[in-house]
Amino acid sequence: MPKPVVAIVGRPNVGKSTLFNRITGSRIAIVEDTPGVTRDRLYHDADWRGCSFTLVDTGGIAVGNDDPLIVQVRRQAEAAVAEADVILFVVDARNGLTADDEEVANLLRRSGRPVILVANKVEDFRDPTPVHEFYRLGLGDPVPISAIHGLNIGDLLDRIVELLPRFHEVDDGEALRVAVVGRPNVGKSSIVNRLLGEERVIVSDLPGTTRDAIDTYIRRDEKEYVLIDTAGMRRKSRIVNATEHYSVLRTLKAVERSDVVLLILDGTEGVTEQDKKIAGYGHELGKASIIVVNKWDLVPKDDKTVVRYEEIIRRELSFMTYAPILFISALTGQRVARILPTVDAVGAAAARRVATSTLNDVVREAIMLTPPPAVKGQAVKIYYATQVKVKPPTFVFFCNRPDDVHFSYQRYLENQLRQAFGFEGTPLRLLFRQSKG
Ligand SMILES: Nc1nc2c(ncn2[C@@H]2O[C@H](COP(=O)(O)OP(=O)(O)OP(=O)(O)O)[C@@H](O)[C@H]2O)c(=O)[nH]1
Ligand SMILES: Nc1nc2c(ncn2[C@@H]2O[C@H](COP(=O)(O)OP(=O)(O)OP(=O)(O)O)[C@@H](O)[C@H]2O)c(=O)[nH]1
Repeated sequence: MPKPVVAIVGRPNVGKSTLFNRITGSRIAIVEDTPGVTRDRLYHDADWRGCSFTLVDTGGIAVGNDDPLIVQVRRQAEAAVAEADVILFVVDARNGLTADDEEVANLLRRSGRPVILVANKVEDFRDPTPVHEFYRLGLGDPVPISAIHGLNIGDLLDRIVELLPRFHEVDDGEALRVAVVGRPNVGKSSIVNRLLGEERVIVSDLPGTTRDAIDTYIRRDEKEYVLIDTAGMRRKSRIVNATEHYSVLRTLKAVERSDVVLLILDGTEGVTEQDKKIAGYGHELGKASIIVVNKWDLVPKDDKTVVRYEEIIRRELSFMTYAPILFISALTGQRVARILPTVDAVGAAAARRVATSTLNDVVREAIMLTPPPAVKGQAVKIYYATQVKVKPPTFVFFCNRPDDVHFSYQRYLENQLRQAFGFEGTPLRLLFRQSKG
């Protein structure tokens, strides 16, 4: 379950990193007296009164070091708006209100995101004057704090937690959830049974699961998985017409709950319409997928069989060319041992975060090689990009005319990201947003 994201925004030197360290209790943000020292964005989990969230210090988002400061701060703010559920806008009560603060406030107000205005460096809470002028920003009551002395941080955390979306559920820890889906009779139960019987795999029951699928917890080499098995239910449903609908719903639910989807195909039957539909669920929901061609023992083979079969799959499931393909036999056990390592790899790719600076090096180079085509004589400019989410990796590109970035150019950018960073097995999302540059 993704945690809500709280982003810290503000001019250089207002105390963002100090606040980040104060809340997370960590020492990882670098605090220096020089403006702009926080190198890249920093992520850290924090808890308050039973609520967990991920705190992001956007201090380092500035990618072009030659940019004027205000452009850098505006970029941070844009990234925070794109990514965050709650924004902490930090101002410096000792320095007073600046024009830059006002510009960032405008941008944040227009975003419609919940913003908490934080007046930092307040060391005397009896004197209200230093925070008065910040009311002019139109962002409500400033919360006075001292990040460095830890004053009033509890009140600030209360305010944050009040604004958090209520989607933090109990996590089943580090285990990767693997949905085993496919048409009836393709061999789902046989594969699950094989996996459970694999050497080195330790199996245990998950208490209290589940109505729609059978969850099995397994551990292999210190790695944990929950197999979500949708097999066998067909036979339990007696209402004939409802059957198809019911199994669609069950498959969807299993896919929704998963990190990685094992799409099982029957090697003796090629890719059917129903296979495409089921594959589509995972893709639409942004899940990492592995295509598992089962019953390979029954397929008459020559030296081109695999290549030909791969071609068919790539053509029929053309929307998910990122998914690796495994040819296995649950009956003989052939290559079943490849499944969990592949799950690890695609699970890691889906959870991968790319540093903003590295990402922008790749994006700049891609744009230099092939710039976005102009539309109606008007140049389309992409200024910079930032990764705003994982599972699936989601990137926001800030540009002058987001609606004019053609689909084929989006594909080009996606391919460049894949070439540079891998991302095998996971879909990517590319979003285009307006920016003044
Ligand atoms: N007096 C006082 N100084 C503070 C407080 N919080 C931070 N500072 C000081 O302000 C300076 C800047 O703090 P940082 O946390 O590095 O500021 P930042 O906003 O992350 O700066 P950049 O990394 O440049 O974006 C440091 O010298 C801190 O010690 C505070 O509550 N009171
Ligand atoms: N030859 C061969 N037969 C297999 C293989 N895997 C499964 N089968 C057979 O295919 C049939 C269906 O296998 P299941 O594992 O029950 O398939 P399922 O996808 O779980 O089916 P549902 O419960 O209907 O969703 C059984 O008769 C299996 O013995 C395989 O790799 N090779």
